Amino acid sequence: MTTTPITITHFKTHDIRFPTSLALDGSDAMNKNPDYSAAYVILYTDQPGLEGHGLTFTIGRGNEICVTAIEALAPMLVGLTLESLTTDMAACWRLLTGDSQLRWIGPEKGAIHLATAAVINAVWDLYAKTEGKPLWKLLVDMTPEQLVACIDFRYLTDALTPDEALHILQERALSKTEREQEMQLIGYPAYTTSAGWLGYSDEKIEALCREASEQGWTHFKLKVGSSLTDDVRRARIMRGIIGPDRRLMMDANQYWDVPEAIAYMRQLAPFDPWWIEEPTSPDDILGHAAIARAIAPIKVATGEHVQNRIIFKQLLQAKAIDFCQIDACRLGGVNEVLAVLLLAAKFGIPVCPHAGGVGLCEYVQHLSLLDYICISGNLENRILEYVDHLHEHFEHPVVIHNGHYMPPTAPGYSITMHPSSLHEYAYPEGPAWQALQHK
Ligand SMILES: C[C@H](O)[C@@H](O)CC(=O)C(=O)O
Ligand SMILES: [Mg+2]
Repeated sequence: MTTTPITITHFKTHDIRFPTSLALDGSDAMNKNPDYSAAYVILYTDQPGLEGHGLTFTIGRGNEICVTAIEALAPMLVGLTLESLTTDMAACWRLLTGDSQLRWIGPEKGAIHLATAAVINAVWDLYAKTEGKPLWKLLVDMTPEQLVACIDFRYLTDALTPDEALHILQERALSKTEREQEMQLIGYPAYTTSAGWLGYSDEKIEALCREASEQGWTHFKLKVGSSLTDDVRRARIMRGIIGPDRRLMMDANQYWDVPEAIAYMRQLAPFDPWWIEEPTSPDDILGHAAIARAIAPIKVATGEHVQNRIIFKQLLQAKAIDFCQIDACRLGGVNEVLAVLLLAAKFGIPVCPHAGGVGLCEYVQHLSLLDYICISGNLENRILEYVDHLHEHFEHPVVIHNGHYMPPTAPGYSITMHPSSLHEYAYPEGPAWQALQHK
């Protein structure tokens, strides 16, 4: 720790939206024309130039609601020293999630929880910048005791106690240096979603699959759900180009009822999908379990809309998922993600984070590195999503080599956007949006 106290003096929010719907980037069966957006917060300090940045991801309309929710939470941090927050990170998380009036509009779910993630992640960004380390390294260098102390175990102890979490971390700590060196050398394996968005033409899918295969990608995701005829045709194209040995995953983005999901996946089974993602409502734990039983050996993945650690706990307890897809800002930031990584390790379920959105790749690379080095100790059936959009807006964008995320080196959580991007894409007043309105 540095010795100079750092005080959070004020904060600023930004409503940032990118017109991705114009090219249907990011489109799926349920979210047909997303404008990738960020409710963005900057925590300013009394040290010139030292700021904590955080965002939560939305797909356009409603982003302003998350901005308002951030404005309800962030004042709780103003006037506090960073040290008062980082010496008890679980208490910091409770401070933001436990306000006796605000929690009524959650609790720990919906817009207020998305806002919690932006604010908590900004605190972690500030902490890592202060320590001069990328966030993953800050976390990896913590002792098992320090990591456990970041977690709010309320509602978890029937499935995971602090002692069990500590035991997992202590066991992995014995060999973490080797895994850290391995990551520095080869990076964390990734898959691409960018070739299979629902709104892309067959020709575009074909061209993108060819290009990505040549670039060394081994795992591809295809959006499915709204038309079986279209999906069969598109799956045939994708499988035809990537061949039998690369993996193909499918994502229905919650489009189906339970029986529909089962029937649909039986029709898509000939294309050998590795997993079906979000086959139904993210809140339907028993529905996921029924689907998983009915369509095995096709696996079930979910998580980008799993609102908190309690739903993940139940999905794991009910054997409802084969892959746990944490989201860096659907869960309430680093602290709650840490809880879910440990839960998944206890239940032996691989974590393959969600990253389809602006800034999510930048965020989750840190979390997968933490998971591998300190928690799971395993790369089997673990793969991190990559989408090829909007990285140019970040000061320290992700670096991909041969289909692997290379560990970030810049201090912080990699989520700081260029001031010019914050200006250009401010909604609705930014030049990019003004130009679209006057077209
Ligand atoms: C609306 C988003 O692009 C969504 O389709 C992303 C997603 O489901 C994924 O990346 O997985
Ligand atoms: Mg998805």
